Amino acid sequence: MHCTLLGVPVQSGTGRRGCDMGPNGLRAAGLAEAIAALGHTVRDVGDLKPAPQRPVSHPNASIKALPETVAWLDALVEKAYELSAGALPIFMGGDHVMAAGTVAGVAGHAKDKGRPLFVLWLDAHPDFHTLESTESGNLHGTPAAYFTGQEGFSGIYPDLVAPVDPANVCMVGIRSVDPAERTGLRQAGVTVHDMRAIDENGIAVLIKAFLERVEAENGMLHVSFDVDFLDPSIAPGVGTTVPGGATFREAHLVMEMLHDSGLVTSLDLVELNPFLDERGKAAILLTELTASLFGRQVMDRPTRSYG
Ligand SMILES: NC(=[NH2+])NCCC[C@H](N)C(=O)O
Ligand SMILES: [Mn+2]
Ligand SMILES: [Mn+2]
Repeated sequence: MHCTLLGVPVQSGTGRRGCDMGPNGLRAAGLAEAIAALGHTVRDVGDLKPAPQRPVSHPNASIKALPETVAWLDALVEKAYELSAGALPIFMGGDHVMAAGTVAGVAGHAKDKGRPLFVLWLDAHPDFHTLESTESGNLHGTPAAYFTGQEGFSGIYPDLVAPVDPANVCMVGIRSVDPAERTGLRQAGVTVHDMRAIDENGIAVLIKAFLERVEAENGMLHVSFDVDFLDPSIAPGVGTTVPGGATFREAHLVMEMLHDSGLVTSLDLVELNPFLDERGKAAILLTELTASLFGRQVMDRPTRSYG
């Protein structure tokens, strides 16, 4: 397989500084080398730069850094669209607001191909706030509402060419949801597997059901991996830790199943904050998990299936 790494050092979507070091944290942890060691070709095209700022504003006074964030999204939608036509893009964040750009860009490409886009959202949070509903004003809480075409983003975030059908979005690992998000998710019809669903069913059952749908519908699959999907004890390098996250084995199993499915067409690695990390712990784990997604396994398996 051929992959392209793009750094997206955006941090204007969070309340904490340090995510701008995320791409270099992943480089230092050996992300490119780990993927190449599995027999793939990897090209690191360096870091994206934001577009010039537009004069955007919104009546919600709590919103932070709107023009800066929009400038990143303007550049990223275009870049993600362009990259998704070639080698499999891996977007190294940067805070999670960047998924507004990556998913919108990749969705444009899926539309060109006449294939539906599915999104697997691995996160403690649904990031389903609109510009009206955000309480913290941190725009990394908004990307999933935007790319599924919820109201209130038009004329501010880049225009969506192809909103993702909320029914094609599957969120796993969720354990911190604001009231407005809960209502919005239910109304839109997003599949949300919270931690209780993982505890009760096992993560494999949930992932398998989703992958079967993607396959049956000949979908493209974007995976958006927020570091806080993982339990903070194994991944401390993130600004929005929530206790009770995915374990080391649950996370690797998801990645191994994604590999075996052969369905993944693009990937975000987001919210890594090297300033908050402990001796590269989260950066290294994220790299190892990505290696599982690209085919690293403990033993050869007789059948390559996620079933
Ligand atoms: N990508 C993230 N880490 N998002 C955390 C969002 C937390 C909270 N729901 C907010 O809107 O502020
Ligand atoms: Mn997130
Ligand atoms: Mn999160």
